[in-house]
Amino acid sequence: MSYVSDGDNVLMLAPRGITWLVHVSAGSELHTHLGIIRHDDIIGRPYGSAMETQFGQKVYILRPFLEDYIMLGERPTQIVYPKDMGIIVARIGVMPGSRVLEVGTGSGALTMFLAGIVAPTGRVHSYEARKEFADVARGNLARAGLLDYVDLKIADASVSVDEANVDSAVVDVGDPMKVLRVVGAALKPAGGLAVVTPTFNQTERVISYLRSEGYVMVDAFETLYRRIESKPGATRPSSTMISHTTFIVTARKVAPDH
Ligand SMILES: C[S@@+](CC[C@H](N)C(=O)[O-])C[C@H]1O[C@@H](n2cnc3c(N)ncnc32)[C@H](O)[C@@H]1O
Repeated sequence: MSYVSDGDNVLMLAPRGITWLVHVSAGSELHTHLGIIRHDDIIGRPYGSAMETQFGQKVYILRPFLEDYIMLGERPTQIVYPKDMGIIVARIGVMPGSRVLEVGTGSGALTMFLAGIVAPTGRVHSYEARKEFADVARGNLARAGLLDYVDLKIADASVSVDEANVDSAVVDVGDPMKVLRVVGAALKPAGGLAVVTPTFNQTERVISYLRSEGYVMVDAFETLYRRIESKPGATRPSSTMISHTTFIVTARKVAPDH
């Protein structure tokens, strides 16, 4: 069993699935619609245990997972959703120790997921053109304890990137066609590429480009995440869902002249 220490990040789970990501700091208070929770009352409790709020509501003390940091982080930009992250990583072969080039850090949501996989020996080299978004991403990564595995650069990657021979690359920018040549040049032969393309038009342009450049295993798809509502004798899919988040194009680079 492990216990909450001063300085830990904890995930508080309240009734109806409401969650709070809390940085525990002695002397602080969490103000919620269920009443005040004193951080001093959280410190020393075992992870997985429950406590009561001021108004007698049960709240569980859990460890935050990567998905919690991603969904509860600051999000000034559109982000890649967890439902899309897993397939991206699987398709482009990201592993512990990988060197990954990411263009379009945005809020750093996908960066967090990538960093969590490449750590501790790999690196995510992530480019963001706008400082205000890079600052948010840095904060999100620091909170998740993943900043050490990310080389965050404020630069326009359509001009150039510093890296060469990266193992994998991910592009999530407004117009991917502007950066694909630079990204492709930095990717090692046989490396995996994923391009996040929210519209059909962009998807078509990206596929045509990748085919014309000789990439292989060019594939485009979307993922659908449909929740199941379970009641005895009446278990069925939820009537609401986040349907379209993005399309994803994946491919592998081959060596020149092959
Ligand atoms: C949709 S957001 C990326 C979101 C990110 N994947 C996430 O999960 O949080 C796109 C970002 O790409 C950045 N961007 C657009 N063009 C760029 C370029 N040429 N170089 C670097 N960043 C660029 C934008 O400023 C924006 O923050």
